[in-house]
Amino acid sequence: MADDSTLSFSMASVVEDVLNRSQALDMDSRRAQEAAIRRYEGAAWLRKMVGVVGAKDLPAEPSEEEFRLGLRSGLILCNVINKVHPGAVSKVVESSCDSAASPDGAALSAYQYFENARNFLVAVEQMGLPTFEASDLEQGGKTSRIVNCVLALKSYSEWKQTGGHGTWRFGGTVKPSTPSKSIVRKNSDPFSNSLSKMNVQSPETDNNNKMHNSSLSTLVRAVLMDKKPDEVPVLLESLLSKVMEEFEHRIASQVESQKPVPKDSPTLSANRTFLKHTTCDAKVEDRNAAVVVKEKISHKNVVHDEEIKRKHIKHQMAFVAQQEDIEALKQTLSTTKTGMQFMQKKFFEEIKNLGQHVLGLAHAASGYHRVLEENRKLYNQVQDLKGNIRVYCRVRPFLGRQSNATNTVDCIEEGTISINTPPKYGKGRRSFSFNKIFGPSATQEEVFEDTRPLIRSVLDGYNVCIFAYGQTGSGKTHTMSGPKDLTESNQGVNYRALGDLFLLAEQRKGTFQYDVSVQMIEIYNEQVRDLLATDSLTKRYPFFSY
Ligand SMILES: Nc1ncnc2c1ncn2[C@@H]1O[C@H](COP(=O)(O)OP(=O)(O)OP(=O)(O)O)[C@@H](O)[C@H]1O
Repeated sequence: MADDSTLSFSMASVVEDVLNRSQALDMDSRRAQEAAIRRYEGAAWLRKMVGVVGAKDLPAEPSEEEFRLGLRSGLILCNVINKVHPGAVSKVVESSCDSAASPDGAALSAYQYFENARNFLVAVEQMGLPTFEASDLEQGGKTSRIVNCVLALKSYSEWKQTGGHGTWRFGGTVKPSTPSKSIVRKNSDPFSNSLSKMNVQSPETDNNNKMHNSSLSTLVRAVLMDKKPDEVPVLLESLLSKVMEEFEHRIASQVESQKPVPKDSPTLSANRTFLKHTTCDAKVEDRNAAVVVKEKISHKNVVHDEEIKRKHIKHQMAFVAQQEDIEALKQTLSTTKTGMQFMQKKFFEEIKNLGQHVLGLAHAASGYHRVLEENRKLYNQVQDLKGNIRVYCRVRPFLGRQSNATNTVDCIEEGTISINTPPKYGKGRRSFSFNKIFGPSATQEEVFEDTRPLIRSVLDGYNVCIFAYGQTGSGKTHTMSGPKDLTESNQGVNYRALGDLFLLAEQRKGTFQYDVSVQMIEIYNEQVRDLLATDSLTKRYPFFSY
Protein backbone atom coordinates (compact mmCIF):
# COMPACT_ATOMS: atom_id res chain seq x y z
CA MET A 1 0.00 0.00 0.00
CA ALA A 2 1.20 3.45 -0.80
CA ASP A 3 1.92 5.67 2.12
CA ASP A 4 -0.51 8.29 0.87
CA SER A 5 -3.43 5.92 1.12
CA THR A 6 -2.63 4.89 4.67
CA LEU A 7 -4.14 8.06 6.11
CA SER A 8 -7.46 8.61 4.46
CA PHE A 9 -7.73 12.26 5.51
CA SER A 10 -5.65 15.40 5.40
CA MET A 11 -5.24 18.38 7.63
CA ALA A 12 -7.30 20.42 5.17
CA SER A 13 -10.23 18.02 5.39
CA VAL A 14 -10.06 18.08 9.19
CA VAL A 15 -10.05 21.89 9.23
CA GLU A 16 -12.93 21.94 6.81
CA ASP A 17 -14.96 19.55 8.93
CA VAL A 18 -14.32 21.53 12.09
CA LEU A 19 -15.20 24.79 10.38
CA ASN A 20 -18.36 23.30 8.90
CA ARG A 21 -19.40 22.01 12.28
CA SER A 22 -18.52 25.25 13.95
CA GLN A 23 -20.37 27.22 11.31
CA ALA A 24 -23.42 25.00 11.60
CA LEU A 25 -23.37 25.33 15.35
CA ASP A 26 -23.04 29.08 15.17
CA MET A 27 -25.62 29.53 12.45
CA ASP A 28 -28.73 29.59 14.64
CA SER A 29 -27.24 31.68 17.36
CA ARG A 30 -25.81 34.07 14.80
CA ARG A 31 -29.18 34.42 13.12
CA ALA A 32 -30.83 35.02 16.46
CA GLN A 33 -28.12 37.51 17.35
CA GLU A 34 -28.43 39.28 14.04
CA ALA A 35 -32.22 39.49 14.38
CA ALA A 36 -31.82 40.87 17.91
CA ILE A 37 -29.33 43.54 16.75
CA ARG A 38 -31.69 44.61 13.98
CA ARG A 39 -34.58 44.69 16.46
CA TYR A 40 -32.58 46.75 18.96
CA GLU A 41 -31.60 49.12 16.20
CA GLY A 42 -35.23 49.57 15.15
CA ALA A 43 -36.37 50.00 18.75
CA ALA A 44 -33.62 52.55 19.46
CA TRP A 45 -34.58 54.57 16.39
CA LEU A 46 -38.28 54.50 17.28
CA ARG A 47 -37.54 55.60 20.87
CA LYS A 48 -35.35 58.36 19.53
CA MET A 49 -38.07 59.51 17.15
CA VAL A 50 -41.03 59.53 19.57
CA GLY A 51 -39.10 60.10 22.80
CA VAL A 52 -38.77 57.83 25.74
CA VAL A 53 -42.14 58.91 27.13
CA GLY A 54 -43.90 58.29 23.88
CA ALA A 55 -42.20 54.92 23.58
CA LYS A 56 -42.66 53.93 27.19
CA ASP A 57 -44.06 50.51 26.13
CA LEU A 58 -41.00 49.83 23.96
CA PRO A 59 -37.79 48.83 25.87
CA ALA A 60 -34.39 49.85 24.52
CA GLU A 61 -33.45 46.23 23.86
CA PRO A 62 -36.81 44.48 23.50
CA SER A 63 -37.41 40.79 23.00
CA GLU A 64 -39.50 39.81 19.99
CA GLU A 65 -42.63 39.72 22.15
CA GLU A 66 -41.88 43.06 23.79
CA PHE A 67 -41.23 44.63 20.38
CA ARG A 68 -44.55 43.36 18.98
CA LEU A 69 -46.59 44.39 22.05
CA GLY A 70 -44.93 47.83 22.12
CA LEU A 71 -45.98 48.51 18.53
CA ARG A 72 -49.32 46.69 18.74
CA SER A 73 -51.44 49.82 19.29
CA GLY A 74 -49.97 51.44 16.20
CA LEU A 75 -49.50 54.72 18.06
CA ILE A 76 -45.69 54.70 17.96
CA LEU A 77 -45.64 53.66 14.31
CA CYS A 78 -48.15 56.35 13.27
CA ASN A 79 -46.38 59.08 15.24
CA VAL A 80 -42.98 58.10 13.83
CA ILE A 81 -44.13 57.98 10.20
CA ASN A 82 -45.76 61.35 10.67
CA LYS A 83 -42.43 62.68 11.89
CA VAL A 84 -40.56 61.22 8.95
CA HIS A 85 -43.23 62.16 6.46
CA PRO A 86 -45.61 64.69 8.02
CA GLY A 87 -49.26 64.03 7.25
CA ALA A 88 -48.62 60.45 6.20
CA VAL A 89 -51.27 59.29 8.68
CA SER A 90 -53.89 62.00 8.93
CA LYS A 91 -55.74 60.56 11.86
CA VAL A 92 -54.05 58.79 14.72
CA VAL A 93 -56.32 57.12 17.25
CA GLU A 94 -54.94 57.98 20.65
CA SER A 95 -55.60 55.93 23.77
CA SER A 96 -58.36 57.44 25.94
CA CYS A 97 -56.93 56.14 29.12
CA ASP A 98 -53.50 55.80 30.58
CA SER A 99 -51.88 52.93 28.85
CA ALA A 100 -49.82 52.28 31.91
CA ALA A 101 -52.90 50.63 33.36
CA SER A 102 -52.70 48.18 30.57
CA PRO A 103 -49.12 47.85 29.47
CA ASP A 104 -49.94 45.54 26.61
CA GLY A 105 -52.41 48.03 25.14
CA ALA A 106 -55.37 45.87 25.97
CA ALA A 107 -57.38 49.03 26.80
CA LEU A 108 -57.68 49.81 23.15
CA SER A 109 -60.28 48.03 21.15
CA ALA A 110 -59.41 45.79 18.27
CA TYR A 111 -60.92 48.35 15.91
CA GLN A 112 -58.60 51.07 17.17
CA TYR A 113 -55.60 48.81 16.68
CA PHE A 114 -56.72 48.03 13.23
CA GLU A 115 -57.28 51.72 12.39
CA ASN A 116 -53.78 52.81 13.41
CA ALA A 117 -52.08 49.81 11.92
CA ARG A 118 -54.05 50.05 8.69
CA ASN A 119 -53.36 53.76 8.33
CA PHE A 120 -49.65 53.17 9.00
CA LEU A 121 -49.43 50.33 6.49
CA VAL A 122 -51.25 52.35 3.84
CA ALA A 123 -48.85 55.25 4.35
CA VAL A 124 -45.83 52.98 4.25
CA GLU A 125 -47.00 51.35 1.07
CA GLN A 126 -47.55 54.74 -0.53
CA MET A 127 -43.99 55.71 0.38
CA GLY A 128 -42.72 52.54 -1.35
CA LEU A 129 -41.39 51.01 1.84
CA PRO A 130 -41.63 47.29 2.70
CA THR A 131 -44.78 46.53 4.62
CA PHE A 132 -46.12 43.86 6.83
CA GLU A 133 -49.52 42.39 7.64
CA ALA A 134 -51.66 43.93 10.36
CA SER A 135 -51.95 40.42 11.78
CA ASP A 136 -48.17 40.38 12.33
CA LEU A 137 -48.79 42.73 15.25
CA GLU A 138 -51.35 40.31 16.67
CA GLN A 139 -49.40 37.06 16.34
CA GLY A 140 -45.90 36.29 17.45
CA GLY A 141 -43.18 34.93 15.21
CA LYS A 142 -43.52 37.53 12.44
CA THR A 143 -41.53 40.30 14.10
CA SER A 144 -38.81 40.25 11.42
CA ARG A 145 -41.14 41.81 8.83
CA ILE A 146 -42.11 44.56 11.28
CA VAL A 147 -38.43 45.16 12.10
CA ASN A 148 -37.63 45.25 8.39
CA CYS A 149 -40.34 47.81 7.82
CA VAL A 150 -39.16 49.99 10.72
CA LEU A 151 -35.51 49.85 9.54
CA ALA A 152 -36.63 50.73 6.00
CA LEU A 153 -38.48 53.70 7.45
CA LYS A 154 -35.34 54.64 9.34
CA SER A 155 -33.29 54.35 6.16
CA TYR A 156 -35.80 56.49 4.38
CA SER A 157 -35.64 59.03 7.17
CA GLU A 158 -31.84 59.15 7.02
CA TRP A 159 -31.94 59.49 3.25
CA LYS A 160 -34.36 62.35 3.65
CA GLN A 161 -32.22 63.98 6.33
CA THR A 162 -29.19 63.83 4.09
CA GLY A 163 -31.09 65.85 1.47
CA GLY A 164 -33.18 63.27 -0.28
CA HIS A 165 -31.20 63.47 -3.46
CA GLY A 166 -32.21 61.11 -6.21
CA THR A 167 -34.67 58.33 -5.72
CA TRP A 168 -34.63 56.43 -2.48
CA ARG A 169 -34.50 52.70 -2.95
CA PHE A 170 -34.85 50.08 -0.27
CA GLY A 171 -32.35 47.28 -0.87
CA GLY A 172 -34.11 44.40 0.88
CA THR A 173 -32.74 43.13 4.12
CA VAL A 174 -31.17 46.00 5.87
CA LYS A 175 -27.84 45.19 7.34
CA PRO A 176 -27.24 46.66 10.74
CA SER A 177 -25.29 49.84 10.31
CA THR A 178 -23.30 49.41 13.49
CA PRO A 179 -19.63 49.97 12.63
CA SER A 180 -18.59 47.02 14.75
CA LYS A 181 -20.44 44.64 12.43
CA SER A 182 -18.27 45.33 9.42
CA ILE A 183 -14.90 43.69 9.59
CA VAL A 184 -12.06 45.39 7.82
CA ARG A 185 -8.80 43.55 8.06
CA LYS A 186 -5.31 44.56 7.24
CA ASN A 187 -2.99 42.44 5.20
CA SER A 188 -0.72 42.23 8.20
CA ASP A 189 -3.45 40.52 10.21
CA PRO A 190 -2.21 36.99 11.12
CA PHE A 191 -5.48 35.41 10.07
CA SER A 192 -5.33 37.10 6.64
CA ASN A 193 -1.83 35.79 6.25
CA SER A 194 -3.04 32.38 7.19
CA LEU A 195 -5.79 32.60 4.59
CA SER A 196 -3.41 33.75 1.91
CA LYS A 197 -1.14 30.88 2.84
CA MET A 198 -4.00 28.47 2.54
CA ASN A 199 -4.67 29.73 -0.95
CA VAL A 200 -1.10 29.20 -2.10
CA GLN A 201 -1.06 26.22 -4.43
CA SER A 202 1.70 23.84 -3.56
CA PRO A 203 3.12 21.90 -6.46
CA GLU A 204 2.39 18.71 -4.51
CA THR A 205 -1.20 19.59 -3.83
CA ASP A 206 -3.66 17.64 -5.90
CA ASN A 207 -7.03 18.74 -7.21
CA ASN A 208 -8.83 17.67 -4.08
CA ASN A 209 -6.58 19.82 -1.97
CA LYS A 210 -7.27 22.71 -4.30
CA MET A 211 -10.95 22.22 -3.81
CA HIS A 212 -10.45 21.86 -0.07
CA ASN A 213 -8.40 25.02 0.16
CA SER A 214 -10.89 26.93 -1.91
CA SER A 215 -13.78 25.78 0.22
CA LEU A 216 -11.68 26.36 3.31
CA SER A 217 -11.16 29.97 2.41
CA THR A 218 -14.88 30.39 1.89
CA LEU A 219 -15.64 28.66 5.15
CA VAL A 220 -13.10 30.67 7.12
CA ARG A 221 -14.44 33.88 5.69
CA ALA A 222 -18.00 32.83 6.47
CA VAL A 223 -17.06 31.94 10.04
CA LEU A 224 -15.16 35.15 10.62
CA MET A 225 -17.68 37.36 8.92
CA ASP A 226 -19.42 39.72 11.33
CA LYS A 227 -16.89 39.00 14.02
CA LYS A 228 -15.31 41.85 15.89
CA PRO A 229 -11.55 42.10 15.40
CA ASP A 230 -10.92 41.47 19.08
CA GLU A 231 -12.99 38.25 18.87
CA VAL A 232 -10.90 36.80 16.03
CA PRO A 233 -7.83 35.59 18.05
CA VAL A 234 -10.05 33.88 20.61
CA LEU A 235 -12.12 32.30 17.87
CA LEU A 236 -9.00 31.20 15.99
CA GLU A 237 -7.53 29.69 19.12
CA SER A 238 -10.77 27.82 19.75
CA LEU A 239 -10.90 26.59 16.15
CA LEU A 240 -7.27 25.49 16.18
CA SER A 241 -7.72 23.55 19.38
CA LYS A 242 -10.79 21.87 17.86
CA VAL A 243 -8.80 21.07 14.72
CA MET A 244 -6.01 19.53 16.83
CA GLU A 245 -8.48 17.48 18.85
CA GLU A 246 -10.21 16.25 15.71
CA PHE A 247 -6.92 15.45 14.03
CA GLU A 248 -5.62 13.53 17.04
CA HIS A 249 -8.90 11.69 17.33
CA ARG A 250 -8.77 10.63 13.68
CA ILE A 251 -5.12 9.56 13.91
CA ALA A 252 -5.84 7.56 17.05
CA SER A 253 -8.91 5.85 15.60
CA GLN A 254 -7.06 5.06 12.37
CA VAL A 255 -4.08 3.61 14.23
CA GLU A 256 -6.47 1.66 16.42
CA SER A 257 -8.25 0.24 13.37
CA GLN A 258 -4.94 -0.96 11.92
CA LYS A 259 -4.05 -3.23 14.85
CA PRO A 260 -2.25 -5.64 14.97
CA VAL A 261 0.48 -3.70 13.28
CA PRO A 262 3.34 -5.47 11.54
CA LYS A 263 6.68 -3.96 12.32
CA ASP A 264 7.29 -1.77 9.36
CA SER A 265 4.15 -1.37 7.41
CA PRO A 266 0.95 0.29 8.66
CA THR A 267 2.15 2.27 11.63
CA LEU A 268 5.34 3.49 10.01
CA SER A 269 3.48 4.11 6.79
CA ALA A 270 0.82 5.94 8.71
CA ASN A 271 3.51 8.00 10.36
CA ARG A 272 5.13 8.72 7.03
CA THR A 273 1.77 9.54 5.47
CA PHE A 274 0.88 11.60 8.43
CA LEU A 275 4.17 13.44 8.15
CA LYS A 276 3.55 13.99 4.46
CA HIS A 277 0.10 15.36 5.05
CA THR A 278 1.28 17.35 7.97
CA THR A 279 4.01 18.86 5.87
CA CYS A 280 1.54 19.65 3.18
CA ASP A 281 -1.08 21.04 5.48
CA ALA A 282 1.46 22.81 7.62
CA LYS A 283 1.76 25.26 4.78
CA VAL A 284 -1.84 26.08 5.41
CA GLU A 285 -1.90 25.84 9.15
CA ASP A 286 0.00 27.68 11.75
CA ARG A 287 3.47 26.13 11.95
CA ASN A 288 3.58 26.11 15.70
CA ALA A 289 0.29 24.25 15.92
CA ALA A 290 1.56 21.69 13.42
CA VAL A 291 4.71 21.11 15.44
CA VAL A 292 2.66 20.58 18.58
CA VAL A 293 0.38 18.14 16.74
CA LYS A 294 3.43 16.32 15.35
CA GLU A 295 4.95 15.98 18.78
CA LYS A 296 1.71 14.71 20.24
CA ILE A 297 1.24 12.18 17.45
CA SER A 298 4.84 10.99 17.64
CA HIS A 299 4.43 10.69 21.40
CA LYS A 300 1.32 8.59 20.80
CA ASN A 301 3.20 6.45 18.30
CA VAL A 302 6.00 5.91 20.81
CA VAL A 303 3.46 4.89 23.45
CA HIS A 304 1.81 2.60 20.93
CA ASP A 305 5.16 1.02 19.96
CA GLU A 306 5.97 0.45 23.62
CA GLU A 307 2.60 -1.18 24.09
CA ILE A 308 3.28 -3.50 21.14
CA LYS A 309 6.75 -4.30 22.52
CA ARG A 310 5.25 -5.09 25.92
CA LYS A 311 2.69 -7.38 24.32
CA HIS A 312 5.40 -8.99 22.19
CA ILE A 313 7.54 -9.67 25.27
CA LYS A 314 4.48 -11.02 27.09
CA HIS A 315 3.71 -13.37 24.20
CA GLN A 316 7.34 -14.47 24.06
CA MET A 317 7.31 -15.23 27.79
CA ALA A 318 4.10 -17.20 27.42
CA PHE A 319 5.63 -19.05 24.47
CA VAL A 320 8.77 -19.89 26.45
CA ALA A 321 6.67 -21.06 29.40
CA GLN A 322 4.61 -23.28 27.12
CA GLN A 323 7.75 -24.69 25.55
CA GLU A 324 9.07 -25.51 29.03
CA ASP A 325 5.77 -27.19 29.87
CA ILE A 326 5.95 -29.21 26.66
CA GLU A 327 9.52 -30.24 27.46
CA ALA A 328 8.44 -31.29 30.97
CA LEU A 329 5.55 -33.26 29.49
CA LYS A 330 7.88 -34.90 26.98
CA GLN A 331 10.21 -35.83 29.84
CA THR A 332 7.30 -37.26 31.84
CA LEU A 333 6.09 -39.18 28.78
CA SER A 334 9.56 -40.56 28.20
CA THR A 335 9.86 -41.61 31.87
CA THR A 336 6.41 -43.20 31.74
CA LYS A 337 7.36 -45.02 28.53
CA THR A 338 10.54 -46.34 30.11
CA GLY A 339 8.58 -47.39 33.20
CA MET A 340 6.01 -49.13 31.04
CA GLN A 341 8.70 -50.92 29.05
CA PHE A 342 10.40 -52.01 32.28
CA MET A 343 7.10 -53.25 33.71
CA GLN A 344 6.33 -55.05 30.45
CA LYS A 345 9.73 -56.72 30.50
CA LYS A 346 9.23 -57.68 34.15
CA PHE A 347 5.77 -58.98 33.37
CA PHE A 348 7.04 -61.16 30.53
CA GLU A 349 9.82 -62.45 32.76
CA GLU A 350 7.34 -63.29 35.50
CA ILE A 351 5.04 -64.95 32.99
CA LYS A 352 7.99 -66.95 31.70
CA ASN A 353 8.98 -67.94 35.25
CA LEU A 354 5.42 -68.84 36.07
CA GLY A 355 5.21 -70.94 32.90
CA GLN A 356 8.39 -72.73 33.87
CA HIS A 357 7.04 -73.22 37.36
CA VAL A 358 3.79 -74.59 35.99
CA LEU A 359 5.78 -76.87 33.68
CA GLY A 360 7.75 -78.05 36.69
CA LEU A 361 4.55 -78.62 38.60
CA ALA A 362 3.02 -80.45 35.64
CA HIS A 363 6.14 -82.51 35.40
CA ALA A 364 5.99 -83.19 39.13
CA ALA A 365 2.31 -84.00 38.85
CA SER A 366 2.95 -86.44 36.03
CA GLY A 367 5.75 -87.90 38.12
CA TYR A 368 3.41 -88.05 41.06
CA HIS A 369 0.84 -89.83 38.97
CA ARG A 370 3.47 -92.19 37.73
CA VAL A 371 4.54 -92.83 41.29
CA LEU A 372 0.94 -93.18 42.33
CA GLU A 373 0.29 -95.64 39.58
CA GLU A 374 3.39 -97.52 40.56
CA ASN A 375 2.26 -97.46 44.13
CA ARG A 376 -1.18 -98.67 43.15
CA LYS A 377 0.26 -101.52 41.16
CA LEU A 378 2.58 -102.51 43.97
CA TYR A 379 -0.18 -102.19 46.48
CA ASN A 380 -2.50 -104.42 44.56
CA GLN A 381 0.28 -106.85 43.87
CA VAL A 382 0.69 -107.07 47.62
CA GLN A 383 -3.03 -107.68 47.90
CA ASP A 384 -2.72 -110.42 45.29
CA LEU A 385 0.18 -111.96 47.06
CA LYS A 386 -1.88 -112.00 50.16
CA GLY A 387 -4.37 -114.03 48.18
CA ASN A 388 -7.31 -113.19 46.04
CA ILE A 389 -9.57 -115.15 48.31
CA ARG A 390 -8.99 -114.71 51.97
CA VAL A 391 -10.91 -116.51 54.63
CA TYR A 392 -11.06 -115.25 58.14
CA CYS A 393 -12.54 -116.94 61.15
CA ARG A 394 -14.13 -115.05 64.00
CA VAL A 395 -15.13 -116.81 67.18
CA ARG A 396 -18.23 -115.30 68.76
CA PRO A 397 -18.01 -114.93 72.53
CA PHE A 398 -20.55 -116.62 74.80
CA LEU A 399 -23.61 -114.54 75.29
CA GLY A 400 -24.96 -113.83 78.80
CA ARG A 401 -26.98 -117.03 79.32
CA GLN A 402 -24.23 -119.23 77.71
CA SER A 403 -21.52 -118.29 80.20
CA ASN A 404 -21.61 -121.74 81.83
CA ALA A 405 -21.50 -123.72 78.52
CA THR A 406 -18.49 -125.87 77.56
CA ASN A 407 -16.02 -124.13 75.25
CA THR A 408 -15.10 -126.38 72.33
CA VAL A 409 -12.22 -124.17 71.17
CA ASP A 410 -9.08 -125.74 72.44
CA CYS A 411 -6.63 -123.18 71.22
CA ILE A 412 -6.26 -120.44 68.65
CA GLU A 413 -2.92 -119.85 66.98
CA GLU A 414 -1.90 -117.43 64.15
CA GLY A 415 -3.90 -119.13 61.34
CA THR A 416 -5.04 -122.33 63.05
CA ILE A 417 -7.87 -123.07 65.38
CA SER A 418 -8.13 -126.33 67.31
CA ILE A 419 -11.57 -127.65 68.27
CA ASN A 420 -12.20 -130.37 70.84
CA THR A 421 -14.53 -132.87 69.20
CA PRO A 422 -17.46 -134.10 71.28
CA PRO A 423 -17.23 -137.74 72.51
CA LYS A 424 -20.05 -138.90 70.21
CA TYR A 425 -17.94 -137.96 67.16
CA GLY A 426 -14.93 -139.71 68.66
CA LYS A 427 -12.79 -138.16 71.30
CA GLY A 428 -10.07 -136.04 69.82
CA ARG A 429 -9.13 -132.71 68.49
CA ARG A 430 -9.45 -131.19 65.03
CA SER A 431 -7.59 -128.18 63.66
CA PHE A 432 -8.69 -125.77 60.94
CA SER A 433 -6.52 -123.24 59.03
CA PHE A 434 -7.61 -119.74 57.93
CA ASN A 435 -5.88 -116.59 56.72
CA LYS A 436 -6.47 -115.21 60.14
CA ILE A 437 -8.52 -116.13 63.20
CA PHE A 438 -10.15 -113.53 65.43
CA GLY A 439 -10.85 -114.75 68.96
CA PRO A 440 -13.89 -113.90 71.07
CA SER A 441 -12.20 -110.80 72.42
CA ALA A 442 -11.40 -109.33 68.94
CA THR A 443 -12.95 -105.91 68.42
CA GLN A 444 -14.77 -104.62 65.36
CA GLU A 445 -11.80 -102.33 64.64
CA GLU A 446 -9.34 -105.24 64.60
CA VAL A 447 -11.55 -107.25 62.27
CA PHE A 448 -11.86 -104.34 59.81
CA GLU A 449 -8.08 -103.62 59.75
CA ASP A 450 -7.50 -106.67 57.60
CA THR A 451 -10.30 -105.71 55.25
CA ARG A 452 -9.37 -102.00 54.88
CA PRO A 453 -6.69 -102.51 52.11
CA LEU A 454 -9.32 -104.09 49.90
CA ILE A 455 -11.41 -100.90 49.97
CA ARG A 456 -8.51 -98.96 48.39
CA SER A 457 -8.29 -101.64 45.73
CA VAL A 458 -11.94 -100.98 44.90
CA LEU A 459 -11.08 -97.30 44.16
CA ASP A 460 -8.14 -98.46 42.05
CA GLY A 461 -10.54 -100.37 39.85
CA TYR A 462 -10.36 -103.84 41.34
CA ASN A 463 -13.42 -105.94 42.12
CA VAL A 464 -13.68 -106.90 45.75
CA CYS A 465 -16.25 -109.07 47.49
CA ILE A 466 -16.57 -109.40 51.23
CA PHE A 467 -19.16 -111.69 52.70
CA ALA A 468 -19.81 -113.49 55.97
CA TYR A 469 -20.76 -117.10 56.29
CA GLY A 470 -21.87 -119.11 59.31
CA GLN A 471 -24.71 -120.73 61.11
CA THR A 472 -27.61 -118.83 62.65
CA GLY A 473 -26.60 -116.67 65.59
CA SER A 474 -22.89 -117.07 64.90
CA GLY A 475 -22.38 -113.28 64.57
CA LYS A 476 -22.43 -112.55 60.77
CA THR A 477 -24.69 -109.47 61.14
CA HIS A 478 -22.70 -108.32 64.14
CA THR A 479 -19.45 -108.47 62.20
CA MET A 480 -20.70 -106.94 58.96
CA SER A 481 -23.03 -104.23 60.36
CA GLY A 482 -22.78 -104.07 64.12
CA PRO A 483 -25.13 -104.53 67.09
CA LYS A 484 -28.57 -102.96 67.35
CA ASP A 485 -27.37 -100.16 69.60
CA LEU A 486 -24.93 -98.90 66.95
CA THR A 487 -22.11 -96.56 67.97
CA GLU A 488 -18.95 -95.40 66.20
CA SER A 489 -16.82 -97.93 68.03
CA ASN A 490 -19.00 -100.97 67.40
CA GLN A 491 -19.70 -100.28 63.69
CA GLY A 492 -19.17 -103.33 61.51
CA VAL A 493 -17.22 -103.85 58.26
CA ASN A 494 -19.88 -102.34 55.96
CA TYR A 495 -20.05 -98.95 57.69
CA ARG A 496 -16.31 -98.74 58.05
CA ALA A 497 -15.72 -99.81 54.44
CA LEU A 498 -18.19 -97.18 53.14
CA GLY A 499 -16.61 -94.56 55.43
CA ASP A 500 -13.19 -95.29 53.95
CA LEU A 501 -14.60 -95.41 50.44
CA PHE A 502 -16.05 -91.85 50.59
CA LEU A 503 -13.01 -90.54 52.43
CA LEU A 504 -10.65 -91.76 49.74
CA ALA A 505 -12.98 -90.52 46.98
CA GLU A 506 -12.95 -87.07 48.61
CA GLN A 507 -9.17 -87.13 48.82
CA ARG A 508 -8.85 -88.06 45.18
CA LYS A 509 -11.60 -85.79 43.83
CA GLY A 510 -9.01 -83.56 42.11
CA THR A 511 -7.77 -86.50 40.15
CA PHE A 512 -10.62 -88.95 39.93
CA GLN A 513 -14.34 -88.80 39.92
CA TYR A 514 -16.20 -91.79 41.42
CA ASP A 515 -19.81 -92.84 41.07
CA VAL A 516 -21.07 -94.83 44.04
CA SER A 517 -24.24 -96.95 43.97
CA VAL A 518 -25.64 -99.44 46.49
CA GLN A 519 -27.63 -102.58 46.03
CA MET A 520 -28.73 -104.73 48.91
CA ILE A 521 -30.24 -108.17 48.41
CA GLU A 522 -31.03 -111.11 50.66
CA ILE A 523 -30.78 -114.73 49.69
CA TYR A 524 -32.67 -116.89 52.10
CA ASN A 525 -34.17 -120.33 51.56
CA GLU A 526 -33.27 -120.01 47.95
CA GLN A 527 -35.26 -116.79 47.78
CA VAL A 528 -33.62 -113.55 46.66
CA ARG A 529 -35.03 -110.30 47.98
CA ASP A 530 -34.14 -106.70 47.17
CA LEU A 531 -33.89 -105.12 50.56
CA LEU A 532 -33.87 -101.50 49.20
CA ALA A 533 -36.95 -101.92 46.98
CA THR A 534 -39.91 -99.86 48.11
CA ASP A 535 -42.71 -101.83 46.41
CA SER A 536 -43.52 -105.42 47.19
CA LEU A 537 -43.50 -106.56 43.53
CA THR A 538 -39.87 -105.78 42.86
CA LYS A 539 -38.87 -106.77 46.36
CA ARG A 540 -38.43 -110.35 45.32
CA TYR A 541 -36.46 -111.79 42.36
CA PRO A 542 -38.69 -114.75 41.41
CA PHE A 543 -36.65 -115.93 38.48
CA PHE A 544 -33.38 -115.67 40.21
CA SER A 545 -31.51 -118.96 40.31
CA TYR A 546 -27.94 -119.87 40.99
N1 LIG B 1 -18.38 -111.09 68.54
C1 LIG B 1 -19.51 -110.89 69.25
N2 LIG B 1 -19.45 -110.27 70.43
C2 LIG B 1 -20.62 -110.08 71.17
N3 LIG B 1 -21.82 -110.47 70.79
C3 LIG B 1 -21.93 -111.10 69.59
C4 LIG B 1 -20.80 -111.35 68.78
N4 LIG B 1 -21.21 -112.04 67.67
C5 LIG B 1 -22.56 -112.19 67.78
N5 LIG B 1 -22.97 -111.65 68.95
C6 LIG B 1 -24.34 -111.61 69.41
O1 LIG B 1 -24.94 -112.88 69.08
C7 LIG B 1 -26.23 -112.76 68.66
C8 LIG B 1 -26.44 -113.42 67.36
O2 LIG B 1 -25.63 -112.87 66.48
P1 LIG B 1 -26.05 -112.51 64.97
O3 LIG B 1 -27.49 -112.08 64.97
O4 LIG B 1 -25.10 -111.61 64.44
O5 LIG B 1 -25.97 -113.94 64.34
P2 LIG B 1 -26.30 -114.32 62.86
O6 LIG B 1 -25.25 -115.16 62.41
O7 LIG B 1 -26.47 -113.04 62.08
O8 LIG B 1 -27.68 -115.01 62.94
P3 LIG B 1 -28.68 -115.33 61.77
O9 LIG B 1 -28.04 -116.08 60.74
O10 LIG B 1 -29.85 -115.94 62.38
O11 LIG B 1 -29.06 -113.95 61.28
C9 LIG B 1 -26.52 -111.31 68.66
O12 LIG B 1 -27.26 -110.95 69.80
C10 LIG B 1 -25.19 -110.69 68.67
O13 LIG B 1 -25.21 -109.45 69.31
